[in-house]
Amino acid sequence: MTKITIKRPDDWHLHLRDGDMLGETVPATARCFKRAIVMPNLVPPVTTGALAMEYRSRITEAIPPGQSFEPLMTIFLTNETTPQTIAEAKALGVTAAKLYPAGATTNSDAAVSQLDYLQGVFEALAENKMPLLVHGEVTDHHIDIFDREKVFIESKLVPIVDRNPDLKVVLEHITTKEAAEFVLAASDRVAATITPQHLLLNRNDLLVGGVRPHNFCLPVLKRNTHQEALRKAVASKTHKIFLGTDSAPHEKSKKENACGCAGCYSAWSGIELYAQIFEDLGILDHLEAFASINGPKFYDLPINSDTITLEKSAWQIPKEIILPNGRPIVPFFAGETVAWRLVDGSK
Ligand SMILES: NC(=O)N[C@@H](CC(=O)O)C(=O)O
Ligand SMILES: [Zn+2]
Ligand SMILES: [Zn+2]
Repeated sequence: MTKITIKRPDDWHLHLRDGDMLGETVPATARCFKRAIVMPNLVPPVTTGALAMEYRSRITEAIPPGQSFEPLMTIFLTNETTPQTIAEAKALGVTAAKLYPAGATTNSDAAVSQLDYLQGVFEALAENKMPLLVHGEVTDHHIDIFDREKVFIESKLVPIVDRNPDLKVVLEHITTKEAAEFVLAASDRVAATITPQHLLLNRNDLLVGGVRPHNFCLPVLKRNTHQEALRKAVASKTHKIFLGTDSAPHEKSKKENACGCAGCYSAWSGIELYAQIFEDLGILDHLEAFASINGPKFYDLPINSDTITLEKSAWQIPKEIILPNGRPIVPFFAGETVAWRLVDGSK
């Protein structure tokens, strides 16, 4: 196959950041995706419906003329979130709520320290038909970073899912065999997103021959047996796993640093990399379901009516992109050749 046309995809896990950076991230996403679930981990975090709607307007101002893009907003759960916070957010048009264990990842210090505090909030989410989106890692100092997702699933996620039979849950950016097994075995109200980097890479790509800061993201890349399990889960053509790039830009100086930030900026190559992975797995016929159908079905949203077209034609991801503030950022897979090119993108 040398050309593929699919319904326009959506990105179900994305970081756009704020301020100047929106001038870079919004066009990069809108070139391909119609909608995106926008993560709330700004500084300070987006904790209420009112803040989410203000953030939404800043995003929509950055949409290039002639393109259509719909940000789907989320709020960040803290120890202060109440059932009323949820009802108000729903009334203002917020789509979902995000659970970060405190300290788990970029800008998550304000997050939840005791998940038990949130039982009333989980009930309010279920009542308001808002999915709970989860960064699934424990943060206990004594738990090894490579085990943090697995331990979170056993000790935190299973009880939340069991205690809240009407709550929809997305385990985001899954990285382990255990996560894939958990999601595939759970009921249809549990789903997962998966990033290009966790399908393409394993921890050797982070650590062999020198530390590769641009492959560092959280949850951290795991050993190759986990990468294989994730590829197998996607290749099973399950409807429970859908596209979420987790494109998460950090300036070059913050990645190439003695304490480098976690996150891969993949917005300029996301759909193309997924196409390449799906071709390698022999499942290009599943790309449309993964990218454009399984997500809206889970979120009870319409499937986009327009399409995008990808062509088999190699191109090179730029080594650097200059941000609106004049500083460089190194995109994910910088300098690498990608086999698929988006030829008919956003309208
Ligand atoms: N994935 C990452 O490594 N980083 C994300 C946060 C997150 O999704 O955990 C970021 O905001 O930079
Ligand atoms: Zn995360
Ligand atoms: Zn993320």
